[in-house]
Amino acid sequence: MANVSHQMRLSSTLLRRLQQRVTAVNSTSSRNFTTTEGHRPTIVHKRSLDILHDPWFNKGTAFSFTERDRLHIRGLLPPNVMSFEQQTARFMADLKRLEVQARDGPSDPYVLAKWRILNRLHDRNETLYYKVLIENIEEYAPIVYTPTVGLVCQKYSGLFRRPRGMYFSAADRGEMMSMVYNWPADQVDMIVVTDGSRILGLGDLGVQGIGIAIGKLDLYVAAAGINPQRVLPVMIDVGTDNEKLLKDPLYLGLQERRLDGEEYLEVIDEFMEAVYTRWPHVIVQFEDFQSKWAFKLLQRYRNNYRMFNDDVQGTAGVALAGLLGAVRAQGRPMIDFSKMKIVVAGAGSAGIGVLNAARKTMARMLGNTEIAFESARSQFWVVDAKGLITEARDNIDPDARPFARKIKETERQRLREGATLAEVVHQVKPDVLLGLSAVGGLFSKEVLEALRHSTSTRPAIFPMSNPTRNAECTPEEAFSIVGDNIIFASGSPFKDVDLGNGHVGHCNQANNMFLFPGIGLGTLLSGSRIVSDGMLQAAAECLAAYMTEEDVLKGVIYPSISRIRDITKEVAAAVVKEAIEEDLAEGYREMDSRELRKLDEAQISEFVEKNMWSPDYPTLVYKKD
Ligand SMILES: NC(=O)C1=CN([C@@H]2O[C@H](COP(=O)(O)OP(=O)(O)OC[C@H]3O[C@@H](n4cnc5c(N)ncnc54)[C@H](O)[C@@H]3O)[C@@H](O)[C@H]2O)C=CC1
Ligand SMILES: CC(=O)C(=O)O
Ligand SMILES: [Mg+2]
Repeated sequence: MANVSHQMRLSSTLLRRLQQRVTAVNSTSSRNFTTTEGHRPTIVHKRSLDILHDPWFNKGTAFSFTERDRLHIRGLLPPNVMSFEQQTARFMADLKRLEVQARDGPSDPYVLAKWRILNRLHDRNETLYYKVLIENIEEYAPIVYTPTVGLVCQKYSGLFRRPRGMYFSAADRGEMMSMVYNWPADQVDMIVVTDGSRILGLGDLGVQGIGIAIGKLDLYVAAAGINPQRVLPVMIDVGTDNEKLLKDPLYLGLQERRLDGEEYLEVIDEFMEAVYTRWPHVIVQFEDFQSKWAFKLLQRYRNNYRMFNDDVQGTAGVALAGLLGAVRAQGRPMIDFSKMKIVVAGAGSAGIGVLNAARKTMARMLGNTEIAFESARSQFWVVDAKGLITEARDNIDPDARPFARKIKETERQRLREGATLAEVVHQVKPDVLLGLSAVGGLFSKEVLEALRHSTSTRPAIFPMSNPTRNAECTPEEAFSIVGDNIIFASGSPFKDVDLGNGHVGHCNQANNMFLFPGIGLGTLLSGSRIVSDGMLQAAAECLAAYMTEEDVLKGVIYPSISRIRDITKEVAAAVVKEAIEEDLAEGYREMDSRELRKLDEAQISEFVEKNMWSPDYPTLVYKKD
């Protein structure tokens, strides 16, 4: 009897195993893999992204490092390996969060839901995704870009589903040169890279900052017509100093403190060497690096690589175009820019970038001499977290030092080191108040009331910090307190303000999105080896000249986002032209440097337009491996 029951048990086990085998063999024919019984591994006949994109085999963040190496997916996923339980918890936490948010009010869950739907389309069908984005750019740019992209980055560990872009982490040191070949595309034109240390005005978001690189590249495709198969978002995870993320069991990045000093530089150097070895012509846009590194990395690489820093250089150009627009809007000649009194709140990568560009432009207008450069300095008052920056400050940041007010000047103006923003505005009565502080509401009632005494006939208020909650003031506050006759431009989009009696207070968007896509496209098509100051200046001047006199007099100093593809084309053409003039252009594909030099302005524009990708379905033809 005992033997019989043992035999029965055995046979039922055998039957189950046979059934498994049949299932495996059936699956083999349709799914191109073979499975063997028991604990033996499942054999798959694909690697790299094909594995991650196949819902049958994908384990997402649960792939162990040996599996990642074996399957050529190291670097294609965030570096923290999650257990099955953690993955489940992460999914449930995300679901619960949506429920909680829905009780708080409609706005956040609503925009996140929109982002998710768009993101899913992006995962399924890129061509359709970009068609939708381009045709509805006004509605969807605020979802894939600022402000919603900020919220997405904050919640990325919960929102992450399918991989997009590459992750290079401190744990990948020594491996990057080979990892870079895990990316499936043989050609990459544009990389946007971040280390997540200062995402918009939201601070250190660690690995979750990848969202901003993805959002910026969405604009590269939608606005500049860069082929979506040739863009690569990159996150360099060197740890995080965000205490919350360090303790969060569901965080997807390295849970260790940020690397600093030489160790940090070695990681970034290794990344740069790796990507330029595989794609020698790629353009790398540095995005949302904390100021401490933004300037150093820019100086380190800009003469040897095709790279630029969007926050320092793109923002500078956009702000400069707006400042020139503000002069025009007063009906004054452009030369009067050099007489403008400008108060800047925020002396980080963005603020200092703007100050340097504005000062150089003023100096150029005044004859481009050393005296002109020195005298332009006195047009700026810079206020940071410690108040007005003067030469009396200890340990002054070297990048801010050139803008420190002289002691004698401050005494004359009854100001002092550390004076508050309200005191500075009250005493200076500036033409322009520009915010790149990341402090929402910094332009308080007191500050805006002080601006009512501006000596300008049309004061300009630029709360440029992102996302919306970090804007230094709202347009309603600005128009209602300072007056109807102001020029208003914010970093994130706001709706125009109804001023009554049929009048509208126009809200411009002063965002580097009006420049970086054109700078990237122009650099690509010119084949310039570097992104020169002249190319950046040409881009800014092109944007400054884009609006008609009629628009500008109405307070419209930046284009509407619905025209972003057109302005990007113009900016790119201006960049190409400048690269040719500076003898930097080496050409693009069949348009070599000699051919480029033969083009007139209209032909350059045509050349740019012809090379902009548009979302159309190509005819597909199958060819066996
Ligand atoms: N509209 C646009 O195109 C762009 C906007 N930005 C925004 O600019 C902001 C700043 O960016 P970064 O310069 O890179 O940041 P950062 O962190 O390097 O600099 C912030 C600066 O603000 C100062 N600050 C802090 N509290 C202040 C206060 N109460 N009063 C005056 N100043 C204060 C800090 O001392 C620091 O100098 C962010 O919100 C970012 O989103 C940045 C780039 C482009
Ligand atoms: C717009 C942008 O680059 C920023 O806020 O950092
Ligand atoms: Mg940025």
